[in-house]
Amino acid sequence: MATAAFNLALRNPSTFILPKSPNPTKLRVCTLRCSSATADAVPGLSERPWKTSDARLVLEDGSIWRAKSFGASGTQVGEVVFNTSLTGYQEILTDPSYAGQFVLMTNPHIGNTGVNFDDEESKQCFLGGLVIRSISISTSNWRCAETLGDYLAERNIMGIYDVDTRAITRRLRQDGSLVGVLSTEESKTDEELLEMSRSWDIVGVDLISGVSCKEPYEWVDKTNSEWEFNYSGRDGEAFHVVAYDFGIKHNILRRLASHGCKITVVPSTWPASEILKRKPDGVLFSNGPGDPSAVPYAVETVKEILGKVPVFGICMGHQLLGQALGGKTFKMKFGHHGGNHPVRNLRSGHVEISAQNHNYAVDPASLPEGVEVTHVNLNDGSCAGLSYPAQNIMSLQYHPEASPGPRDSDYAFGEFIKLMKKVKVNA
Ligand SMILES: NC(=O)CC[C@H](N)C(=O)O
Repeated sequence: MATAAFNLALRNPSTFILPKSPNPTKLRVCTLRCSSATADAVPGLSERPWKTSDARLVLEDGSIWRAKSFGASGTQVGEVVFNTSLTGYQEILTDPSYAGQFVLMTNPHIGNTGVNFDDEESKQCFLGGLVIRSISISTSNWRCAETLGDYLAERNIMGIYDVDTRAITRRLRQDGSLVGVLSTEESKTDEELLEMSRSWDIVGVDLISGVSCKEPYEWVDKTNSEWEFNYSGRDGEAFHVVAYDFGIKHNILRRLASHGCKITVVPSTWPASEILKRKPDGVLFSNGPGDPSAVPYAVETVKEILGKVPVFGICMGHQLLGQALGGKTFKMKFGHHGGNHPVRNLRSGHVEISAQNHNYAVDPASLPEGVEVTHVNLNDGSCAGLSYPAQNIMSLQYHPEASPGPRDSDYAFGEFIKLMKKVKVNA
């Protein structure tokens, strides 16, 4: 780093122009403290006993964020989203809906409880990387099996810390979602990384096929009795639910099992005719990553099932249902990601604090007559739930299974059981 830039950084530690950039207006280095951006370059200071910045996050808007790496090294491109959950980073890391994305946690202190064997929401981490303000220097939890850094490194997932997550979040809120590149490779220039971020897009890409299971399987695990919290909505009758795996979170399956369901999970491409042959009591369309408009085959499958058996859609499942009913989905400015979103249930009038993770939403104005908006996100008025009683359809844009997040919306599983029961009794 040139001395002039270092002096400038000392005077104005928040932002300065890279002196050697061929196009200085396009590249800005943003640092939390000038030391983290510049110490490596100052003669004599490079042998400090603590870690100095060795990673960059380059956003498509031309901003460059110097950071320190943990987890895996390399170069990775993804869409940056911010998550406002205070706890539950392990469930977030293993939520397949984050495929193709970098999750930036707004909670400034991450890693203090380490990682355990129980909180996995899928068999692997599908996200692009983790961006945090500060990594805990120690872990302390009775369930802790290893540190967050070791966990990410073993799974080849990049993480960066010592980056101004508040500033990035404000930028995303102001300008909308941005694609970025995380890199620990010094050989790559800022311009190369910027070019990489600008030539990549998450819109229109089928991410479901990369996360769905390859073969059907039966799921039996309930919520561990130690953690169970809701014994209502059960009547002893076991309903058979087929769950389409678009990137399903384990806690959806655990909550269905806890509500007494016998569950068969099937891959995203499983034909509707095969499902209907099995005569299930209900079909669940799961959460999943990416753009619902990029998976027309899944919308077709949903269409073939609608009206023949009660269905419940969660998040991606809700968006696919919206499209199958003739509605449209659109990309939101920066989406909803966190465990603190207020939602009003328009039928009961109750407000739930909910867990959310989505960048797309259903446009309620595009839906045909008879489809009812049952839930509204109170932060922005967007559609958070639908029902089409004529065809025994219910869906939520958010996560009644939480994991992580509050349990206010768990009643939705009980409502699905009631729907299946009503149809069975009247059959
Ligand atoms: N959690 C999910 O199912 C996410 C749905 C969809 N991929 C979105 O971002 O809107």
